[in-house]
Amino acid sequence: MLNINILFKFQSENIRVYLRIKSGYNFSNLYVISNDTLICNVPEGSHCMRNVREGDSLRKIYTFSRIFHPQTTQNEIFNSIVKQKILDFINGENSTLLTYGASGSGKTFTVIGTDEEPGVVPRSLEYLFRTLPQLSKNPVAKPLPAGNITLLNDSDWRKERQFRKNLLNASSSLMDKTQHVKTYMAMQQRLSGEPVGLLEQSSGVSLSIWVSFAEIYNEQIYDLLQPDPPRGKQRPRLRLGCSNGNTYIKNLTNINVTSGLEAYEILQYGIHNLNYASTNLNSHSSRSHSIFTIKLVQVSDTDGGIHISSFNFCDLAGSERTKKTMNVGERLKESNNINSSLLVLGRCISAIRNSQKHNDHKLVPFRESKLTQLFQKALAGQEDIAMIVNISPKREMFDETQHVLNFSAVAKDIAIERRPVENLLAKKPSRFSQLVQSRSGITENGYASEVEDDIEQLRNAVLLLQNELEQQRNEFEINEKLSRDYIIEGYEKILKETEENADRRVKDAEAYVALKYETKLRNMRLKYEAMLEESERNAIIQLDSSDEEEIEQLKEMIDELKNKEVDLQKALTQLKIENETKEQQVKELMERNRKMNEEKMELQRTLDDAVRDYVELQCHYDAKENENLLLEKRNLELENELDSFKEQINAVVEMDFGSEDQDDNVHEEIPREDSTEKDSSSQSAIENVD
Ligand SMILES: Nc1ncnc2c1ncn2[C@@H]1O[C@H](COP(=O)(O)OP(=O)(O)OP(=O)(O)O)[C@@H](O)[C@H]1O
Repeated sequence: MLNINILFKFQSENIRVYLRIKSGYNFSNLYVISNDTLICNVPEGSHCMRNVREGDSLRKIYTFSRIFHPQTTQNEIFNSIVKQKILDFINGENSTLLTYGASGSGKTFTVIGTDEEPGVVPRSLEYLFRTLPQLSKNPVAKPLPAGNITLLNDSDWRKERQFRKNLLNASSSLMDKTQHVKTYMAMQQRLSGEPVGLLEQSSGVSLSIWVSFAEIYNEQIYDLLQPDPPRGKQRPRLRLGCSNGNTYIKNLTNINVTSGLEAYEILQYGIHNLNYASTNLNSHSSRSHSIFTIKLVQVSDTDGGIHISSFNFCDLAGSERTKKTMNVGERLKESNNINSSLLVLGRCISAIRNSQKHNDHKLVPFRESKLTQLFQKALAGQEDIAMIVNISPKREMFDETQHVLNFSAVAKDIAIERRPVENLLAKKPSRFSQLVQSRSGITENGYASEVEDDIEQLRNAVLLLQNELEQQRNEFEINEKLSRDYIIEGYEKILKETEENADRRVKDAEAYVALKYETKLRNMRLKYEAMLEESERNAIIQLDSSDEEEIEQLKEMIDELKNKEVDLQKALTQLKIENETKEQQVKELMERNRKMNEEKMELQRTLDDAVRDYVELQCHYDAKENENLLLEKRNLELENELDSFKEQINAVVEMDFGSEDQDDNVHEEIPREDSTEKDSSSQSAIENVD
C-alpha cells in the first residue's frame, strides 16, 4: 500500500517551488520561517494594509516545497534542487529550472553565481561531465533546434570543432579568460572530494553534449553565442518555430562541448554578449530573460536509436511592476513588454492551475508571449519544471516581495505528469540506472488521520483562496493602471500636438500677412516716389516750354496716377479682408483646442468613475477576505476541538490500556466519527474508568 502511494507521488506531483532568501539583512520582525512555511508580518504603510482597519494587524502565510534561509550556500542549493535533476536528465528526462524574483534579489547569483561562489549552471556542468562516461570525440549527430537531429560526417564535425575553436578564441580576446579558467578549476578542486554518480562506460551508445544560450528582450529573441554585429548594426533577431507540438527557437546556435570547462567558457562568452548589449542599450540585463540550455544526445551504435534530453536554465527578468519602473516612450514599451511577458506567465500558470482544479479545458494564453510559448510543454505539466523564487527581505522591497510570493503560491499548485522516458543508457541495466531509480523513490509522510487531512485541506483551501484573491487583485491593479496611463498618455500627446500645430499656424499666418503688407507698401512707396519725380521733371519742362499741349498731357498723367491710387486702395482693402479670414481660422483652431480640453476633462471624469468602480470591487474583495478570515477562524475552532478530542481520547486510552504493551496502541486506528459521537464515546470511556 505504501509503495503505491510513493509511485503515485512520483508520477504526478506539483511544480516544485523553492524559496531562497537573500543574505545580508536582518528581517526577523517582517518574516518568520517555520519549516517550509514563510510567515510575513505585514508592516504599517504596506500596500497590503490598505484595506485593513486601523489598529488591526495582518499576517500572510506561504508554503513552499522548501525554504532556503539566507545562510544557505550555493553548494546546498545545487545538491538539494538540481543534482537529482541532472541524474534524471542523463536518464533521458527534459527539465526546466526558472528563477523568479525582483531585480537584485539574487536570481543571477543563484543561476550563474560569482567567481568565488559559482551557481547552479557551472556546478551542473561539472557534475554532468564527472558523471557521464567518456564522450564521443567526434559526435555522430547534432541536435537541431526543432528537436530532431542531423547526422554528422567527418567534414561536418570538423566544421563543428572549428566553430567551437573560433568561439573560444574570440572569448579569450574579449574577456579575462584566465579568471574564468581559475574559477572553474577552483570549483573542480572543491568538488573533487564529493561523490558523484559515475556512470559505467556504456558500450554501443555514443554520447555528445551541446549547449545554446538565448536572450528574450522586449519580446525579441537573440542568440548570445553569435559574435556581436559591427558597430551601428542591430543584433539579428531569431524567430520561433513549431514542430510536433514543440516550440523552439529557429537557427539558434548549438555548440558541441567536450568538457565542463569548455561549456563554462562558452557560458561566459554568452554572458559577456549579454552584458555588452546591456551597456549599449541602456542596461537591460535585468530586464531580459536568458535561457542557457544543455542537450544530451544519445545515439545507439547498434540499432541507430536516438534520444535527446534537454535541460533549460532560465534566469527571468526582474519582476518589478510598472508602477515602480514606469517611464515614458521606449522605456514604457520595454517595461510593459517585460511586465506583460511575466504577466502572461502568471496568467498561464493561473489558468493551468484552475483548469487542473476544475478538470475543464480552458484556453491557456501561452501564445501571448515568447517566453510562455517556449516553455509551454513544461508549464502545462508535461515535462519536469521547478522554480526558485528569490526574495530580498529588505523592508522597502516588502510590497514587491508579496507580489512575487503570490505568484509562486499559484505556481506551486500546478500538477506535473512525469511520463516514463525512453533512454538508451537506461535500457542497459547499469549501476547508474539503479542509482537513479533508487534516488527517485525517496519520500515520505507518516500516518495521518482523516480528520487531520480534512483540516489540512481546509487550511490549504483558505490559503489558496487568499492567494488567488491577492493574485487577481494585483492583476486587476496592474491592468487598470496600464490602460489608464495608456489612455492619458495618448490624449496628452494629441493635445500637445494640436496646441503646437495651432501655435505654428498662427505664427505662420502672422508672418505671411506681415510680409505681404510690407512688400505691397514698399512697392507703393517706390511707385509714388517715381511718379513724383516724373511729375516734377514734367513741371520743369512745362515751365520751360509753356506748351499747352504738354500741360494737358501732364494733367492726364495725374488723373491716371489718381486712378492707380484708387486701384491700390482696393487691393489694400482686399488684403485686409484676407487677413480677417485668416484671423477667423485661427479663432476656429483655438475653439477646437478648447473643445479637446473639455473632452480631456470628460475622459478624466470617466476614469474617476472607473476608479470608483474599482474601489467598489475592492470592497467586494474585502468582503471575500472577511469570509476567508471566518473560514480560518472556523479552522482554528476545529483544530481546538480536535486537540481537546485527542486529549480526551489519550486520557481514556491511557486509563483504559495503560497496562498493555505501548507498541500495539500506536498502530491502532481510530475510527472516524462525528463530533457528537466522539464526545459521547469519550464521555462514556471516562465514565467507565470512574
Ligand atoms: N544569497 C546571496 N548571497 C550573497 N550575495 C548575493 C546573494 N544573492 C544575491 N547576491 C548579490 O546581490 C547582487 C544582486 O544579485 P543578482 O544580480 O543575482 O540579482 P538578480 O535578481 O539577478 O537581479 P536582476 O534581475 O537585476 O538581474 C549581486 O551582487 C549578487 O552577488
